[in-house]
Amino acid sequence: MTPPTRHVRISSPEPVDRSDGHPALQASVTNVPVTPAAHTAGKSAYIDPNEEAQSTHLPFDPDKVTPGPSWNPNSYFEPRADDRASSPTEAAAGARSGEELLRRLSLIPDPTFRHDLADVDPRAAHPGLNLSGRIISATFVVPYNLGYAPGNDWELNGRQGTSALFDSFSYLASAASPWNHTLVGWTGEVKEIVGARPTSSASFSSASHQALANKAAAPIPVDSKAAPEPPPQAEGIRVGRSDRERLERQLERDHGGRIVPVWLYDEKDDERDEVVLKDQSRWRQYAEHELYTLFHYKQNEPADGRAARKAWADYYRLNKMFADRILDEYKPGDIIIVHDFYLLLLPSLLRQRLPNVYIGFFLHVPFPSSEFYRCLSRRKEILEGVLGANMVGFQSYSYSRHFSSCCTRILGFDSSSAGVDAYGAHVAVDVFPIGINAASTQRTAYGDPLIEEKIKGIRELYAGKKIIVGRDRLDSVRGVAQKLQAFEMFLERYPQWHEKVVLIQVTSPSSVQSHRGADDDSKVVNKISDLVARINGNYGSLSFTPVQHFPQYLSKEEYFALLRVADVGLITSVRDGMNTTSLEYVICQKESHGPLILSEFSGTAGSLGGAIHINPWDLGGVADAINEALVMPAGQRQEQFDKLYKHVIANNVQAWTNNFLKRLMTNLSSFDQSFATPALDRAKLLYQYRQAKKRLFMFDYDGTLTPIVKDPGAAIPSDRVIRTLKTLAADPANSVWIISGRDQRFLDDWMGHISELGLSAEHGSFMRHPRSEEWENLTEKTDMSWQSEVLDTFQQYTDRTQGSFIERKKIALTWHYRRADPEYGAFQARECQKHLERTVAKKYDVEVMTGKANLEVRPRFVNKGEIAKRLVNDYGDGPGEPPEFVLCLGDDFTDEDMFRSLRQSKLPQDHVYSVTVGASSKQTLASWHLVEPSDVISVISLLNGSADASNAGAVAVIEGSVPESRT
Ligand SMILES: O=P(O)(O)OC[C@H]1O[C@H](O[C@H]2O[C@H](CO)[C@@H](O)[C@H](O)[C@H]2O)[C@H](O)[C@@H](O)[C@@H]1O
Repeated sequence: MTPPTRHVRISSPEPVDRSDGHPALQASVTNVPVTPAAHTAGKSAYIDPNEEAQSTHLPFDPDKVTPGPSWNPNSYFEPRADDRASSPTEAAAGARSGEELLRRLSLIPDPTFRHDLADVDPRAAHPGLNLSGRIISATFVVPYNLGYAPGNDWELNGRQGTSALFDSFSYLASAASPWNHTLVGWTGEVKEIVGARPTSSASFSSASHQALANKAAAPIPVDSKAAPEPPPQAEGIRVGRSDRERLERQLERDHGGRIVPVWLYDEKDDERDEVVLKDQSRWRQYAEHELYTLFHYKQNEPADGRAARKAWADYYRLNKMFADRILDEYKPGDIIIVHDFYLLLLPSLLRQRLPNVYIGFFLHVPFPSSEFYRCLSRRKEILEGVLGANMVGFQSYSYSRHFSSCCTRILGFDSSSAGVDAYGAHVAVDVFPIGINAASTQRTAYGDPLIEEKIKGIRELYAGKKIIVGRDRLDSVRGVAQKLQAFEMFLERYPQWHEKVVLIQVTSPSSVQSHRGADDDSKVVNKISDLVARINGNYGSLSFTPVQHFPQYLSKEEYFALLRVADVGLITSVRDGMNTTSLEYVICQKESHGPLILSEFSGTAGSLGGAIHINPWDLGGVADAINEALVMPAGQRQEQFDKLYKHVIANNVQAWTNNFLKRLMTNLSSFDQSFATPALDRAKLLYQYRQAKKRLFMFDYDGTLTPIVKDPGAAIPSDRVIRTLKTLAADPANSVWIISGRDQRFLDDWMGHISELGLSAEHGSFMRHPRSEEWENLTEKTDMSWQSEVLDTFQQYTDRTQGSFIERKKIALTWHYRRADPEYGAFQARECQKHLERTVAKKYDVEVMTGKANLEVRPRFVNKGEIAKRLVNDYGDGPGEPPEFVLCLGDDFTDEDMFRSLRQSKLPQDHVYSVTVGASSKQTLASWHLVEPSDVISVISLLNGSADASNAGAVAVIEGSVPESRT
């Protein structure tokens, strides 16, 4: 069977599906379906900074890949020939391949589809995934530091850090990968090369550059390692179109894959067609100062609100400019993968403009627990930004768990370990610990005579001594201070190792360059220097220094020599996403099998079971682990090493890349289609409504006509709801009923004045017929002695669950936990339900029901399904005649009884509209879905004849022609 199409109402300046689900319109609007997270419709304002104030392991053999030119200095992947150009023919081929991709995944909608739960078999629909096509990766910066001299070729020097990610891009761009890859990234801080001379043919972009004009070209290399940032020039660096285009050609010409630079500029001189770069570091400010800090469990001092507002505006603008650039590149069917904390708003910004796009997001750094995350002032906007993706990936399970929990606690969305239900769609959440390019590391570490020479030198220098190696970035979260303190304790506890062990610690500049504050860095430096001096003073001698500290970058040769010569690798980070050094250490220990001591707070710890795990805050424990590593018997070293090595080889960056893509595609196909409930076809509904002479409406109240709110007493109907219901009920052909769990008093108070309305209270315990003021009690003769037992149990759980309370109605009793901690509340509700089912429900004929953050008990024989059955029988054209049109809407578990009863009725099913309110991924017996209560009101308005923007498509279809097959 063919899966359904999904429809999402999105207000967007780009072409969107405005068919309202009608196939006649759909065909002409778009040929691709709406994907799960197509939901941030009309939400652009929420992240507008100006408003207030972001496995299929494809066959791979590392030893068989030939080294080839590529932009990652470590990469050995051969670039694809076809990545270098993009002619119109190629563009057309790209579009075709996008469409083919959808077809292979069975994602192209079939207009003849009939939704029927019983027929859904995801395996039949998606027999296999064939992974190939076009990928656009968005990453903060391109893999180069750029040196600029107007009119000259740009200087491109490999950028330090994030090597695993750059390796993943190299792989995607290489001939070894089946994908066609484009990388989109900021240029990074462009450094102007003073004294460079342009080529005579070059055109110049600013008056300040004219002086250089007639001299011979001689690009001056940029030293990426040294170079303190020059202060921003007041007039800025001006980059003209010809130079911008030259960079794009260079990036495309010189390197594997396509790299498309994003120009983040302070001003644009349209007359000269120049971008002006002034304060280039501003683009890092919000991400590095706010997000990086908080995600690593550090807190900034409260600061000037205006500065924070400006930083946020820059962050939004950065993400927006990425979205614009990606839109220039995008072709239908492309997959977009967004990387890391600089681009957290990008998924939603893209989704607003490309409702059908496939987006995967991967966070390379840790994600904090909700207790910490909620300190972020823009906590909602950031989560909403990421939830524009179809799948969100994390380095470790705990980070994914924190994310889902934040979505529940902060945004109120339902979540599970599999993902988050947001805006009527399912966003998958998954775990992908990234790997390194193991083959390339191995080749580099073992294939260079210079490294052998360095190894010899180090061995001679430390002859007869054990070497412990540490290499970390200069950042307090790397735990270098803890490492030194633990080493000191080790020397104190194990005097037998005096003068026999040396710790070589290399501390290189942080990859997060700016804005954590110079103070922070200098504090870390001072602390490290003090500790080194103290240890060397206490335990060193004239001929021996126990800690060798190198606060600098090492050359590649020195680095690999150190990792190979080490007896123990020591990593004590207090928090990191993943730790490349630990993985590289494993590769470098292929011959000597040195143990690895690894902090349990590193994202890598969960994957490296063969390491000795330590808590860096437990200095004594780390000291003991150092001793344990040094005295470990050869057999055990070998055994642990084998585990580590096997893992690092198998879970390399290529496998990571393929696995991420495979899971993205699998999630897209399963969540998007197999179990999806289609969006209500408004055109069809309107058509059937107009045809029918006798119509029945059954509306649930909470969550259907009004949004769910924290306080039940506050969920009152708006004027619009009242007016809309009144108009609908005024039509003599319509019988309109509210079928609710609410009690009579609530329904009387808020809707009792609409005399044409029928009301059913407490899940069917009471009924008030239209134009009557009398309530019929359907439970009159029922034994109510169960109530006191239920009340006792509810009271016990209320006492134990802060924020919970009991709602007493005449018959039904409800225990609410919406104001309690969501996880604890849900846990207590499960416990309470089990208890009641074992006790009261065994003695009496009552049902214990789970609602939205509540638990309810009522007599089993009254339920909404029974009421629905009764009303269908009562409201036909004549005795025994069914109504010609039924619309039934509800949002929670108790409403499924109505949907079931309609399915079981003898009514012609195409005249029955059972509609659940919520995500299309929700398990339901309804045949259609609407996302939220405002959609329900909009649909009723459509039937009342006052169409709003989201109904325009349906009206157009009905007032034009409707294909016979649909009527
Ligand atoms: O059948 P319904 O009309 O959907 O009523 C079901 C229950 O709704 C109310 O509780 C729910 O809505 C509240 C207001 O949004 C919310 O605070 C609460 O968490 C929800 O469970 C009502 O209080 C119950 O009596 C109804 O049975």
